Amino acid sequence: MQQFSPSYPPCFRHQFSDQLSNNDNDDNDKNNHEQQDPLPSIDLQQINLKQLEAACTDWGIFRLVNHGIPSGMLSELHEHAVKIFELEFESKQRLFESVSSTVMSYFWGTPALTPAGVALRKDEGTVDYNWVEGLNIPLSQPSQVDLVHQPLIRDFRRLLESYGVHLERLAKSIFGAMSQNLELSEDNECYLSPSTGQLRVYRYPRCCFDNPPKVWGMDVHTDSSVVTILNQFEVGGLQILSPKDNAWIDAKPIPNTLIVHLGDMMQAISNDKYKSVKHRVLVNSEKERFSIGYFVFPGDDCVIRSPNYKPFTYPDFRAQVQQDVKTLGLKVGLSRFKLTDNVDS
Ligand SMILES: O=C(O)CCC(=O)C(=O)O
Ligand SMILES: [Fe+2]
Repeated sequence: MQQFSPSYPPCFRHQFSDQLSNNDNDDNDKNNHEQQDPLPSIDLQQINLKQLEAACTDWGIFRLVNHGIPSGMLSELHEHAVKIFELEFESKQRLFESVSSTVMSYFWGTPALTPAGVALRKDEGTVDYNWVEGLNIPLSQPSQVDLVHQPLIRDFRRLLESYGVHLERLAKSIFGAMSQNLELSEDNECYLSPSTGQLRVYRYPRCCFDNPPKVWGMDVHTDSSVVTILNQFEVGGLQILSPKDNAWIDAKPIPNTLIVHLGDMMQAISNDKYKSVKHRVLVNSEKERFSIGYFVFPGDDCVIRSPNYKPFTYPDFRAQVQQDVKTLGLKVGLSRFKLTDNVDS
C-alpha cells in the first residue's frame, strides 16, 4: 500500500494498492504520442483569418503555435509550481494565509471561486470534490509584490507577471483577428479588457479509486471568459466535447503549443456564431498533472449587446453564476441571459 503525499489536502489522501486500477487516462497517456492531433492549429505569427474563422465556428478551441513565449519561461513556471504545491498541506495553508489574495491565493476541491479568490461551494448537500488544487493570481491588482516577504511567492508572482505580459499580447492578437472576422466596431473594444486578466495554476493530485463513482480532475464546464489560454505541462487529461460529432476527444499536451478556448463571453459577443466549448479534465492514478490557465474578460462596465441576448455585463454574468453554483451546485451559464427560450445545448 502507498500513502499519498502529505502535500495533498486531507480529502485527497487516499491509500491505494500498488496495483493500479483501471483508469481511462492511463490509455490516453500511452497513446498520446501516436494519435494524430484532431484540433485545428493557428499560427500566431501569421494568423490566417479564414482558418481562424473555421476554428471558432466549428470547434471553439484551437492550438496556438509560434506564440513567441520562450520555452525556458514555461519550464521555470513548472518548476515554481511544483515547489509550491509540494509543500506540506498545512504549511501551504499557513503560507497563503500570510499573503493578500490580490497577490496569490490557494484553493482546492473546486475551480469555482468568489471574486476574492475563495472557493465557492454549494450551500448544502453532498460535497462533490474536483480532484484539483490551485493558485489564483489576479493580474489586474497592483501586485505590491515588493511587500511580500515570502520569497517563494514573491518570485513566482514576478515570473507569472512576465508570463502575463505575453498572454496579454496573445489575447489581443487573437481577439483582434476575431473582431475582424466578426466585423465588430471600435465601440466594442471593451469586450476584451486585458486588465481583467487572471491566472490559475493547477495541480491535479494523483487519484485512485477502485470503484466508481467517477471522480473528475475538473468536471464538464464551459469557461466564462472571452478567451482562455491554457498551458498544460507533460501530462494529459484535458478532453473537449467536439461540437462536430459530440464525442469527447483528448487535447493532449504538445510541447511549445498552447490551447485557446473560446469562453461564454465570446459566444455571446459573436451572437452564438462561435461556441464556448465544453471540456473536462480526467484524473490520473500514476502521475500528477500541472497546468496554467489565463482567463480574460470584458471590462466591468462594458455592456454586451448581441441580438440573441439581453444586454448584460460580465459582472452580471458572474453574479448569476455564483448564485447558481451556491444554490443549485452548478453553473447554468448563458441561457440565463438569452432573449428566447432557446436553452443552450
Ligand atoms: O487544467 C486544464 O487543462 C483545464 C482547466 C480548465 O478547464 C479551467 O480552469 O477552466
Ligand atoms: Fe475550463
